[in-house]
Amino acid sequence: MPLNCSSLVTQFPFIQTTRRLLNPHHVKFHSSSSLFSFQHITICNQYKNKTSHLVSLSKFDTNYSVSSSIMEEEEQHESLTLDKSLEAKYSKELDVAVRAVQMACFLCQKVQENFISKSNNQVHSKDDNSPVTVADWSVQATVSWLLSESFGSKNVSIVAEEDVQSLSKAEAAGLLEAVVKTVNNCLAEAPRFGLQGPLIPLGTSEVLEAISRCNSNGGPKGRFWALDPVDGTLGFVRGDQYAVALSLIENGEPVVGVIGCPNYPMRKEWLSYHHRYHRIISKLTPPTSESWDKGCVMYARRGSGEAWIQPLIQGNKKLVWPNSARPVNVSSIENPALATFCEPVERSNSSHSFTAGLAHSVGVRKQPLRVYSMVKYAAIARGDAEIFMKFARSGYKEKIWDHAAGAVIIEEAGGVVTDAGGRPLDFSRGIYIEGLDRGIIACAGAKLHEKIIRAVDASWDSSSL
Ligand SMILES: Nc1ncnc2c1ncn2[C@@H]1O[C@H](COP(=O)(O)O)[C@@H](OP(=O)(O)O)[C@H]1O
Ligand SMILES: [Mg+2]
Repeated sequence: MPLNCSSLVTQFPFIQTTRRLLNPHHVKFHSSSSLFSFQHITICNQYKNKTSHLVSLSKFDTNYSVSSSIMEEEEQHESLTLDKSLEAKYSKELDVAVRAVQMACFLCQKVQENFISKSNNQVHSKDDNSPVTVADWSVQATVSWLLSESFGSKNVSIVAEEDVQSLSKAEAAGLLEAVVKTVNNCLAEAPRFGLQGPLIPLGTSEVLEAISRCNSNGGPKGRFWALDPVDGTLGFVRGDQYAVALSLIENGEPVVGVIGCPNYPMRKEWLSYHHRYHRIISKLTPPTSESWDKGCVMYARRGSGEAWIQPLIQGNKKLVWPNSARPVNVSSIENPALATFCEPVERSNSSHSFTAGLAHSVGVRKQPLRVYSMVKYAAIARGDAEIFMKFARSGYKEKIWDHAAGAVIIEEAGGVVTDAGGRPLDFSRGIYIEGLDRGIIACAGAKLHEKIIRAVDASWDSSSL
């Protein structure tokens, strides 16, 4: 949540030692702090209505040992250069990622329409019994192919949810054929999204190659992409909320996050409506050419202090960057009685009874907003909800692709994302978020976050988790 200079100085005493700080009126601080650790502070220079990034202080602990020093006024020129280089650093990655996610959403919408209109058997089970569809493999192949084409396959390393084993079996020939067709139909539209498609349609082996190329195991060094081709597959097959999530992780830290939410309603109250009702309403009041009723991509670049939303492109329109993008900010609500908390729909994915107890104990009065997928992160970033909590059963290991994109977007929108011990999520240890303390908590602001963390500590021992 943006803080003014004086409240930041009160909260973070070390700031006082840097007396040559920029004029407070020209300085805006974004802080994502927790009781126990601070993950990121971005200092921006607000001048002539333009916010330019000066410096990021990341990962410092309660002893206030900062990892990089604060810029001084006389160094402004230099710091603006830093801003430019930071902006330049991930701009191509962000641009390609947003376009690829727009395409992936277009693909998913087509497949989901098909699911809704035909009640045929298109849902398959993975070894862990979780559902997977043509869309999961097709998005993975499409995004993998687009990233490799844009950056060169040697430079692209991807961690993603799906593998090709079940798709390569003899009995899956029909499914594989459907995936190849879906991928080619989507890639044929690439120029509309400002990307280049293949000169001739991809063959089966190329599609399988693109899927299986996503075999990186992540880790603490270098760059890799984390992709969840269809997050919330259950929501997807039910015609409800789902997301396409892509993030670039560098040296263990997500630096770019993009979430495509094809069914995200522009009116926040529709998030809690049943999806069938929403579909009827959409038919009764179709969007005008100037507005969109649902479907967006949210994105952010680490350290920019900004997160953005743009609509999905409609019909046969072309994506013209930045495609009516506008900034999003977390909600300013700090009073739990006014706050909305969101959580997974499936009680098998998070304990509804434990979160209900936490919500009650901190004074949250509203009913929980139960939404599939990383759309919950989007809801916090956009200010449509204030708290997200997830407490999986003991033994379940959270995967990086389910959280990385959402974490960077919420943090840049001004919010806080940590585990239930108040520590930043660790994306540097492979495909799982290792060392996660009990659960995940994302909040619009530090005050709400601290209250929830305290409530977890107070009630954990008596819980059955
Ligand atoms: N037993 C479990 N506990 C917690 N999370 C689980 C789970 N089984 C699956 N998930 C994760 O929860 C995600 C769905 O999130 P949500 O419950 O918030 O809608 C799934 O993403 P996929 O649908 O991409 O597999 C999966 O990664
Ligand atoms: Mg997922």
